[in-house]
Amino acid sequence: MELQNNYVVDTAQTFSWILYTIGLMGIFKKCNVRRVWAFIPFAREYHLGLCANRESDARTYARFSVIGYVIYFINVFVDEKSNAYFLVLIVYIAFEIAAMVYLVRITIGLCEVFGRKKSWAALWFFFEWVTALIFGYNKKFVPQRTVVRIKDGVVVSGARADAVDDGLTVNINSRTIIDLFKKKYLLKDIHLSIPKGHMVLLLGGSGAGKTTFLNAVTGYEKADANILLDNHDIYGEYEKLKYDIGFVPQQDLMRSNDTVYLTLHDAASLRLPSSVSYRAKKKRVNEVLEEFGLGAIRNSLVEKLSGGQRKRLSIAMEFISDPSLFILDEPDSGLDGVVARGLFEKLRSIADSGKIVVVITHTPDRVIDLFDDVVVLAKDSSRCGRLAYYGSIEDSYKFFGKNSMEEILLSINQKEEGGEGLADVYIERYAQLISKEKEVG
Ligand SMILES: Nc1ncnc2c1ncn2[C@@H]1O[C@H](COP(=O)(O)OP(=O)(O)OP(=O)(O)O)[C@@H](O)[C@H]1O
Repeated sequence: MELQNNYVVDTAQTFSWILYTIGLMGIFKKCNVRRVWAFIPFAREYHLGLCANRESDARTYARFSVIGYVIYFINVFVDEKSNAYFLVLIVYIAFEIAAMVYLVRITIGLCEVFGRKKSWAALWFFFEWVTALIFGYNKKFVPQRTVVRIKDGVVVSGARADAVDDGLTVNINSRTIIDLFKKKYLLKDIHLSIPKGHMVLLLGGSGAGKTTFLNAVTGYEKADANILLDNHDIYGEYEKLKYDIGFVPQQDLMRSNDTVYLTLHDAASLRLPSSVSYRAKKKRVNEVLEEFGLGAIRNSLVEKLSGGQRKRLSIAMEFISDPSLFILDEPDSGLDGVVARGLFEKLRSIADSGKIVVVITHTPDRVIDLFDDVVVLAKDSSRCGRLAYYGSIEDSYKFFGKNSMEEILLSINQKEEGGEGLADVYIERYAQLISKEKEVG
């Protein structure tokens, strides 16, 4: 009977160890810690401490528990009836209690990082594996900061962007590919939130990862990321949200022998739900024609349009479904200064109507007064696309100590591209800046 009871206890203990390990793996993934640490005693609690932003508590905890176990092990060889046995036992219990106090501190830190009440720490104490599974796998449990790791000499901020109710929240941990059996990072550690009504410039040299970033944001090529639009998960609710994102590619996708009206009409059929009536679709097409100044040329063939008119039509096609996020890849390519300015003024008015507009352009300085913010992407020393800056245009000049976007671009471009090769410097400076802001916040 006793043997059977022991068996039940052992099995229950093994199960709870396995479930706790699985829970820790989920937490480590969320916090940018290697999941393998979840299997290693002591080291796993230390890494849990890193997730909890309590590194020194974690170190003390690990030391006390190791000493405690060593003492326990020594006691196995001591005669149970001797005074020495009781003395060593008391020392062991003292270390265990001290370790426990630090473990409680770590779990309180974890509650803070995950934005939960401290009472959750009590749950950790009594129902360890259940709580670990909740923190690790419940999507509502999101850490407000992830663990800073130093790789390839360039600091990772790990500072998650807070979700904005009205706007776009981007938390990209990484975007990787397998190249010759080796994992290659295309993007890493990009965290930002863009409120509605903002027009944002996406700046970066050739190969910095602008297109990869936009593909990750729109869900076209998924990354290890959490992307929220008005607090809805773009990856999780892609089918529902895909028409809420308008993407205008550099190359216009339209048939040259269709009329402007037909082109928009086809776009309406594709982009509006089938529940929208024919009359309502027609009405929407006419509204958009007027909105983009295309009414007078509604019967012209696409091939006869000027560069500026084609681009307006291209944008109008995306505008049909009234998306709240508008992304444009070099909309001004090939357009002269006056026409380009007119186009950007239109984009500004779209942003002013409560949308988010994100634009890549290689000639930003001529229209920079129309933008609110800039996202600067740069290739770090391991050739991975990193965030070198995100913030207002005014503050970006101060941050880089430059007077124009062209100068900023030159400072982060590599020397062989004719730049100053300072990408790593600014990536680190920005990572430290936002980590500090997060701590103060
Ligand atoms: N699917 C992929 N497989 C392999 N490498 C890729 C893939 N997608 C992007 N890359 C690489 O990632 C890097 C960034 O590419 P990306 O097209 O995002 O840069 P970009 O900033 O848009 O450049 P440009 O301004 O020149 O268009 C490049 O080195 C590119 O070769």
